[in-house]
Amino acid sequence: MIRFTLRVTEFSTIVCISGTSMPVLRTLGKVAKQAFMGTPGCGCQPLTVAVRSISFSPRQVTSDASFHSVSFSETDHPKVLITGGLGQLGVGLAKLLRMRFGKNNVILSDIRKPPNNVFHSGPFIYSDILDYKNLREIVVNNRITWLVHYSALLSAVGEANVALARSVNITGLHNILDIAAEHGLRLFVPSTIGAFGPTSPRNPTPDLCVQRPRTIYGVSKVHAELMGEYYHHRYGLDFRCLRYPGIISADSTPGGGTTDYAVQIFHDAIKTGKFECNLRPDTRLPMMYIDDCLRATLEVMEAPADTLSMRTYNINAMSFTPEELTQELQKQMPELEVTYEIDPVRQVIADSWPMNFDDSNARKDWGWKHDYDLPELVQTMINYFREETRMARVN
Ligand SMILES: NC(=O)c1ccc[n+]([C@@H]2O[C@H](COP(=O)([O-])OP(=O)(O)OC[C@H]3O[C@@H](n4cnc5c(N)ncnc54)[C@H](O)[C@@H]3O)[C@@H](O)[C@H]2O)c1
Ligand SMILES: C[C@@H](O)[C@H](N)C(=O)O
Repeated sequence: MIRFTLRVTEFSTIVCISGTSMPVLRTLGKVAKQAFMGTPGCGCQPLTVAVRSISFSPRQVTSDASFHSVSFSETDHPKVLITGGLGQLGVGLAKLLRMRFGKNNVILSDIRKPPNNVFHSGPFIYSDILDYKNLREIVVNNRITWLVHYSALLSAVGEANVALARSVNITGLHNILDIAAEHGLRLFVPSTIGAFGPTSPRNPTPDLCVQRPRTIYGVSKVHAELMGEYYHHRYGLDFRCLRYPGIISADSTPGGGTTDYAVQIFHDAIKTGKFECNLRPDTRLPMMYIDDCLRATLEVMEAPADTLSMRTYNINAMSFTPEELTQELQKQMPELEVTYEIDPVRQVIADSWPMNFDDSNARKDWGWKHDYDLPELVQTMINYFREETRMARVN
């Protein structure tokens, strides 16, 4: 059941979650009349009042009091919170941001226990994005100015648990949006090639086109793009979003997506010289090395607002099939054997996703440029694993 009422000063929703009639009362508190009306030009209004009023607790300050106290000046270092930070991308992003802004200015968070090396590398905090008050407390107490929202269930895992994916990817995002808007944060939410579907143009896929994904993951990411842009226009939220391709990394493992094969092949090739691929050999998907992805994220977060003609951009680096990746690997490991055992769930998803991504707007607006094409990616990954194997033998 969804009940939705909207007045100039307030709106409330009651949402039904996971098939259980669990009412979640949301009050988006007093919205200034002029914000509702919008302005000429960019159509943005600075947020002058809280978007969600909450019950008062001694450990929290009122929304009005906290909003102006944490405003971000361009001359200061941002104070960054990363949600879902223990996945494939978060630890690497924290490392990059800490090099730039200082170790203590970047807080990693997740619902899992961090490994020792991560725990000792900088601030870590437990944060469940479904716990709105706890999230708010973390933002207020740590004077957070940038929020990077990485928590999500990815495409394959999401199809296996739709109710949880809906909750984490959609309800969690609502919490993040309200907290970011209320506290004047700069908010980064990644989207994905998975935000497109079988009716989108696939080769290449432009920024603006039909988006009718057939996975809960894709649906939740289109929702995130639209809600973020809506909050930007309606409340002046500084929302920034990149649609990532499949990301390939050596020192972190993927969390259950359709593009995971392109990481696993390196592990198996080095360990056993054999790999069983769960996608057809001719399945073409856009991919990117993690260093390019994390650098793009920092660059778009630092881009002056007036360079951003849009708030959601495709970014691209390379595009290949399992067969092409295998051939590139075999240049250095001719003995590598690849067989195919197709996973029908992942194959249907991959067949509905872009084959090539058009990222010309990102290149034009804020100077996006990738460093790694397929040969550099393969060389870098192999070097990493060979060095790791060598070190393991030495120790
Ligand atoms: N890795 C990729 O190839 C890729 C590509 C496109 C977009 N993205 C996006 O980038 C982001 C990060 O991706 P990733 O690969 O690191 O994902 P991941 O699956 O590896 O990690 C996600 C993290 O979210 C955490 N999480 C789950 N439920 C949570 C909750 N209730 N509260 C807080 N944290 C919770 C998990 O513990 C996990 O550590 C995601 O939003 C993803 O959609 C990733
Ligand atoms: C593409 C991306 O969003 C993720 N790696 C997935 O396959 O689900």
